[in-house]
Amino acid sequence: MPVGALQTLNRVIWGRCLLKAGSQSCRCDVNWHLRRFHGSPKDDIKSLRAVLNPDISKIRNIGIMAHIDAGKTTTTERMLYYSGYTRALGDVDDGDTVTDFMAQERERGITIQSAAVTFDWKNHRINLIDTPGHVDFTLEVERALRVLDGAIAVFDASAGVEAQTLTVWRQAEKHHIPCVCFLNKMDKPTADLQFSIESIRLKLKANPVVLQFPIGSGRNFTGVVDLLTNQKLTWKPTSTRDDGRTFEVKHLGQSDDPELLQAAKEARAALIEQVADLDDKFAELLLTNYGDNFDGVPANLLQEAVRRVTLARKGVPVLCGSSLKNKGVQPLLDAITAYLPNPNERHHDLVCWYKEDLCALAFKVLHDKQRGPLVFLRIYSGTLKAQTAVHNINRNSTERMSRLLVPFADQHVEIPSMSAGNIALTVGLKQTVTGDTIVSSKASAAAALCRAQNDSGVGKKRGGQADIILSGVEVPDPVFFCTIEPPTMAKQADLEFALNCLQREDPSLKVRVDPDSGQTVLCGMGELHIEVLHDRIRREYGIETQLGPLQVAYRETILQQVSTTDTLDRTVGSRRHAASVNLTVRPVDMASCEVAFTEELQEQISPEIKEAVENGVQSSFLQGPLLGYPMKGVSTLIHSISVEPGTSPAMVSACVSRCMLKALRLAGGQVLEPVMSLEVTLGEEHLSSVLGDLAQRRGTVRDIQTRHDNKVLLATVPLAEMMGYSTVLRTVTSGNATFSMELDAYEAMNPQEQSALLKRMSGLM
Ligand SMILES: Nc1nc2c(ncn2[C@@H]2O[C@H](COP(=O)(O)OP(=O)(O)OP(=O)(O)O)[C@@H](O)[C@H]2O)c(=O)[nH]1
Repeated sequence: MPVGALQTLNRVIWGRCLLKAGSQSCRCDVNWHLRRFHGSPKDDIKSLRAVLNPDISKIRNIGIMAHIDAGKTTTTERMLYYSGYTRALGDVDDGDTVTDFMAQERERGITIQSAAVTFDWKNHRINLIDTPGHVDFTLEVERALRVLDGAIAVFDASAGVEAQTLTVWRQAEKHHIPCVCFLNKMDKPTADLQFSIESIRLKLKANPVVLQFPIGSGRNFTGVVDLLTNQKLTWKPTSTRDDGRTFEVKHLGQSDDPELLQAAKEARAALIEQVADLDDKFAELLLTNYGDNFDGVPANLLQEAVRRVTLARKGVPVLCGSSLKNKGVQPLLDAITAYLPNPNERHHDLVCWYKEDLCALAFKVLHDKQRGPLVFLRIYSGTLKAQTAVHNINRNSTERMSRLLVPFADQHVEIPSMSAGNIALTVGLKQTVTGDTIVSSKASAAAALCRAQNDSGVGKKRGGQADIILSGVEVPDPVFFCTIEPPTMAKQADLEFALNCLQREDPSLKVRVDPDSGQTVLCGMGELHIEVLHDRIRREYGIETQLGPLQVAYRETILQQVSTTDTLDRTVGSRRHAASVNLTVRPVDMASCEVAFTEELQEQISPEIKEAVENGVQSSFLQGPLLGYPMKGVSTLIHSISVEPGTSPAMVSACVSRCMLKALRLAGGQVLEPVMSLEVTLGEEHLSSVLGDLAQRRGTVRDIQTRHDNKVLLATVPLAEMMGYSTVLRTVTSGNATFSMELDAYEAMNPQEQSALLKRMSGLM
């Protein structure tokens, strides 16, 4: 280890601490940082090793995901502790975890932003992202999954698969991400391995490959049996500390409980059979060398086969433990390195066109007061170097990156370069936003495009830049909105700046100005999302804003097909603009709106007029005629358009918009309201009162399931009826219920509700 490098690193780390210490508000944070990360020079050497570029086969870019409160943050904290990066165990309940570093996260005990942590485990580099479990922050999960190679799904072993697990699981499937399941909370008296495995099978439609089973249950849960190695791993409290760092590993033998031995034998045989069914290579090996003697199957062969099964996504390894009680986390870390893929084992389309050149995806932006925007990049090929210019293909702009950092939750360590497979944090990219593709230069993008188009088929299929831009992150539509006002007009500019920064960080936040009132409107994913944003504006930007009442983001559609014509004839200055259009609108069963031209018109129309017509149609979809909400499920067919010479495209768009408005009004408006799917877990004694409350909220009960001593109520409820539900549920059940909800669909409001809403919105009620 070169001494010079160590000194540089020390300077970087200490430089940052001094920088932070200069600011009064950060002082306690610095102390916390120093206490937890930098105890001795030995630790610094460890940090230095972590910041060097590791071999790509040793990198694991992993997400940790689950339903709210399953224990992701607690599990991450244990991983950081056992890997040697923290010197004390963080606790969500005490508000001192590494990954939940935002003030709101520590206060509320929940994860809001996904945090990236980098640490080493047994010669592997693990880049781990702890993602939020609350549905309001689902975009955070989506953008993390977009750049990860593997995931750990954490379950509360007493609850099995819960609502939000299903959502994140679907997200992981969409990105073809291999997963490992961790059944956490095995220390709870109601923890149930079989029940959880069945729920993985039934609800997630996954194929659980059980690698461990627990020893003891509830408070007597002491460890696990590792079915691959036939070993017993037990965590015994020592007289000095009970941090789970040391545990006993013993081969199962005749001195063990006969019941345990029998259970392990049967479970191992079942595992071997299952893996043989899923992996031909292993099946062949088994038949040739081991016949029925499953005892003789070596652990390494079985492990290799489980790895192939996991990477092919034919099965998901299942492990168990209790993060809070410090049991089972080290084997989980081993499983990450053993079963989840390295970056080379994942196929990323388009990356091949860059060969050895840099290709990276911006997947998250953080706003740092001192350093400006910090952009997280996943590097797919090539090397990223500090102090160089990079080209952003999406924005067609070249900008200079000043510094390159390794993200360690809110601590960042500076390094000179970073290679493919890694996740880096960059300083200085001012124009880059989430979803942009970053390459080394414009010439490199052109060369990649050339390769893509020369390759048979691909260039022809899509053509243009789409061939070389990595697919970005899908941003869901916001469901809630409210007005926001600064305390005085003098603060308006500060508020706009704060909102701009927050929007760059969080693409699920939309900000617009109400055309009638001129007020600024925040659109978000839920009550908690808006509440957290409000709080951040106060704490991070020092602006005490006033929020208007929270309103539901409705949509509008039409009821019938209508054809109509409109003509615009206007002289502006000395120029005459005249256009005439004939079109049909009709309701369609789809989430978006579309515009098409008759075949005949398609052949005649110039690209410029076509674009002007499309703009006119699209702008009328933005504000429906009933209440001004965006339109859904409308198809427009343009039959004819005639344009006098000299007419500007803007006038053509205006003519089409006016014709559209006429058609949409004639077609009969229908308000669509967001309906949420709701899952409430509660004691049976509270069931009737919760059901009564749901009936008043226009809820529809879909199912009532039994989970141990609890009931799980599945229902759909209009979002408009769910304001403040958490408080009501807490009161009705004396705090003994949990719920989660997510958008199910937009549904037509019934005529009475719709007319009441129209009256309310027009101030008549
Ligand atoms: N009994 C028990 N409780 C646990 C265990 N792991 C975590 N908890 C508790 O469960 C609660 C939630 O833990 P977190 O680690 O914050 O869960 P999370 O999944 O990160 O939650 P969000 O970030 O809010 O989605 C806390 O009160 C933890 O102390 C465990 O193994 N056993």
